[in-house]
Amino acid sequence: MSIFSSVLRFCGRNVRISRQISSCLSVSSQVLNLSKQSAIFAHVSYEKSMMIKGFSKGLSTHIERQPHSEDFFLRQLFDRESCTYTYLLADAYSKDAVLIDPVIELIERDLEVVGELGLNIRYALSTHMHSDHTKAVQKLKKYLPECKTAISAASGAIADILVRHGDIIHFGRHNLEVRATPGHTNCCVTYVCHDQGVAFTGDTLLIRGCGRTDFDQGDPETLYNSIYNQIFSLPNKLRLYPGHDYRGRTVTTVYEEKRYNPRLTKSREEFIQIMKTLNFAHATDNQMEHSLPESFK
Ligand SMILES: N[C@@H](CCC(=O)N[C@@H](CSS)C(=O)NCC(=O)O)C(=O)O
Repeated sequence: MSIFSSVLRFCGRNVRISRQISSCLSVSSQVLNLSKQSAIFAHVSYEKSMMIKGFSKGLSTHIERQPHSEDFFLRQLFDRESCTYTYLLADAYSKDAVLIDPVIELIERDLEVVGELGLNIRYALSTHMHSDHTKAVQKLKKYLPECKTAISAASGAIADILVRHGDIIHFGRHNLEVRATPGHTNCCVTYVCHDQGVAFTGDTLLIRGCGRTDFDQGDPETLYNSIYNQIFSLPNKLRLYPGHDYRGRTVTTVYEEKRYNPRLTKSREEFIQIMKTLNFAHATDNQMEHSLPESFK
């Protein structure tokens, strides 16, 4: 083996270990007294191999956090009982806001934040028809009758707006694209705010996990296709905000989930098998209650 190929092998391994630390090549070249050219060559080779595998250009983009624009407001709110996330998004100038997946017991908390910041909730959006969220939306409507409720048309629910794949929801200068992502339920949607590089995946994709498919209209193959076609097709550095997290994590990226999600780094067949053999606790009454279409008005 030539010295040159040993150098490349070493640098390649070093990059894999440090992965996002782009300066590691210059550090390793100092330590090993490598020529800068060799280090750059190894870096480029690594980049090419990552691009071939479908990951984005540039090591730094894998950990880069594209900042929100200053007129975009995003607040992640947590329910420690059910480990549910609710999201409050707003146009910071016009104060037009949307609330995604509120929790019934915490509506007053959410409204406090909304009132303090002077926001106007235009829409209460549900990512799917699970009663942990839908009863909250009904309660919210009592406080804010002007607010429009929205859920996927596939839910069969009654709401002010029944959204479909490709619909756009506007709030001030911002908007959310609706992407149908069934699999956890048949009416799950993901809301994508392209200009701010964020998406709200509900229970479709969780951090290093995904929604269970063992009750209601859950279906592992449908879930796999939804995640690959509608979420993993988004830019790698786009941030993903899940509907729940049971380990205190808050946000992830498309790249991280493609690379590290233990269920989704498998083939479709393996994924289906994993989902069929997961041994979840039985669905609680609260989780099951949603089976019948509900009124969101
Ligand atoms: N992980 C919890 C189970 C709680 C649960 O069933 N969560 C749902 C979302 S609310 S319907 C889910 O899809 N979980 C997927 C998962 O991988 O956790 C527990 O262990 O008790």
